[in-house]
Amino acid sequence: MTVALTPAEVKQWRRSERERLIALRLQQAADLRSQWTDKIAAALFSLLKEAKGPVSFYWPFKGEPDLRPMMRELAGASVQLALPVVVVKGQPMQFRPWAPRCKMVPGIWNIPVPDTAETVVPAILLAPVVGFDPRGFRLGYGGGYFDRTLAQLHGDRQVFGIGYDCLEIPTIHPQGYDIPMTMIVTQSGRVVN
Ligand SMILES: Nc1nc2c(c(=O)[nH]1)N(C=O)[C@@H](CNc1ccc(C(=O)N[C@@H](CCC(=O)O)C(=O)O)cc1)CN2
Ligand SMILES: Nc1ncnc2c1ncn2[C@@H]1O[C@H](COP(=O)(O)OP(=O)(O)OP(=O)(O)O)[C@@H](O)[C@H]1O
Repeated sequence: MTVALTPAEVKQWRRSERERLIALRLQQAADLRSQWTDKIAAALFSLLKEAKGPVSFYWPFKGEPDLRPMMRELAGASVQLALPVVVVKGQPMQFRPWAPRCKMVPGIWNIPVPDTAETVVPAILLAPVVGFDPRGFRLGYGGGYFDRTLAQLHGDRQVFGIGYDCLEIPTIHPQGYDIPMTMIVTQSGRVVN
């Protein structure tokens, strides 16, 4: 049974859950994370190699699966890639085209972003998760950036959550603004469809 929480309780609960899950992720041995990442990348590659539109990735931090080797491989296979950029705090993100060796500059939290004014509209968005639930809801870093961005990206876009199995929780206590992901790819396979 899901216990209904007030919005203020949800906010507080998410804050502590985020902290716990980020610590849990960083506690996993680096070689284990990298084995899991190889499995995630293998599953993703078959989903992405035929992508018709731009695919947005992420520049990994805090123990997120490092998919940069696959970014280079897909770029070589002529898939158009992009990275999310927080241009204005509290506003939807932009996506800038990325290619191997393109110039990068530090963005929010010093995460590198492409140094260009060009933007693209992704058809597939990879969303790294801090946590996820079996209904496909995502817990992120608490900025609300993915939900805000998805709310204004209409049409045929798909969102693939990316994370490790140990980040699954029974519910994220979804609120009206939370938008479920199309599926979540973990080292053991797809969690939601
Ligand atoms: N690797 C990676 N890059 C990414 C994301 C990601 O999840 N992973 N993002 C995906 O979204 C965006 C950055 N997300 C951010 C999310 C929150 C805050 C932030 O300032 N959080 C507040 C907490 C707010 C609260 O708890 O009320 C803070 O820490 O002060 C910054 C960036 C874009 N780049
Ligand atoms: N579509 C939206 N429009 C306006 N505000 C929003 C929207 N979506 C989320 N928010 C705000 O963002 C705040 C943080 O949301 P939430 O806890 O879901 O972040 P998150 O998904 O963990 O973060 P992120 O996507 O940045 O990694 C919420 O309190 C909410 O008020």
